[in-house]
Amino acid sequence: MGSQSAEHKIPVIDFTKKNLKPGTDEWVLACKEVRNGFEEYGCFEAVYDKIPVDLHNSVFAAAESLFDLPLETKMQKTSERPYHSYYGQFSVVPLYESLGVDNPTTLQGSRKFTNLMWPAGNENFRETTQSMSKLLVELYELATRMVFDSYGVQRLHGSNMALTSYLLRFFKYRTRQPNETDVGLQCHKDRTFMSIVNQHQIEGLQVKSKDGQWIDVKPSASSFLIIAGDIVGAWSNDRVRPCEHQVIMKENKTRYSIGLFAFINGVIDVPEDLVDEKYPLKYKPIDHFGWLRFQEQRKAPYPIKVFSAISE
Ligand SMILES: O=C(O)CCC(=O)C(=O)O
Ligand SMILES: [Fe+2]
Repeated sequence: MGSQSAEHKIPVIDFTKKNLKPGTDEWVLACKEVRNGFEEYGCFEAVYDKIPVDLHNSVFAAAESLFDLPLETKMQKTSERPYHSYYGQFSVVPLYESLGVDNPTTLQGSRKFTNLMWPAGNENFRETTQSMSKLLVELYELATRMVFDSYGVQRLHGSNMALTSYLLRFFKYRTRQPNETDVGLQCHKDRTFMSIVNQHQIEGLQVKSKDGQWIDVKPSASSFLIIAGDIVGAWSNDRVRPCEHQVIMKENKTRYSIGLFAFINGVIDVPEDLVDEKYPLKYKPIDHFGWLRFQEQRKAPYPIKVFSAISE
């Protein structure tokens, strides 16, 4: 995607290198950069060539056909999982709309969503969604492996993956009318373990630096922003800085993007390796969906820091 601001640069990590295998010098260096990206910016950009440009284009053509469906159809996407339903028609962010596919890497998950949107079926949409999700999950596995490795807890990576479930979210930001805000999506942190975002052609995504500057993330078919959500921040005992980001519609052209959002089905602990004098344990076991449900019930955000705080 490429990113810039006067002083800040989100680390760009080349995942296309042949030698990027655990144990190699390239791997060790990439892990250092990943950790630095997560601790300084809460994100990094992965240059990744395993997702064909044709598939990227098909996914965004599919996104367009999805958002062209009647609002009543799109609003049928509900889920018992918090954070997984149709979102849109908000007065504060009138340009924004989004829809997510639960368990998108599976035939069952991609079919369930597709048949809800197109009762007569839409095999092209289903297949495109599933293929993209599988490749994004491969990238996610690689990126999380690097995060775990960079903290010396690679032994815990497999069990974390086994508890992970995915949501593939499509985003549309329509053009604005005169006098409408250019804020596509307000500044927020993702309530995920980690997320991956890919923008199509039109820029808009911005990341906030530690000193409060906004850094533009440039769209590209071969570059993916790997975002630290609140949960990896807590898991790291506050070493990782969850990424603050927003969408600003500078170009006033319809903008599409996608995100792979990862959630933990169960309770995870801060690894004991990440607790020391400088970083005393700050979290009791973290119940990701418990936290999301709690926020849904109270209809207001509630920091994971408080929800999972160790009682004195
Ligand atoms: O549209 C984008 O580029 C980002 C969307 C986003 O940050 C979110 O939904 O959490
Ligand atoms: Fe986000």
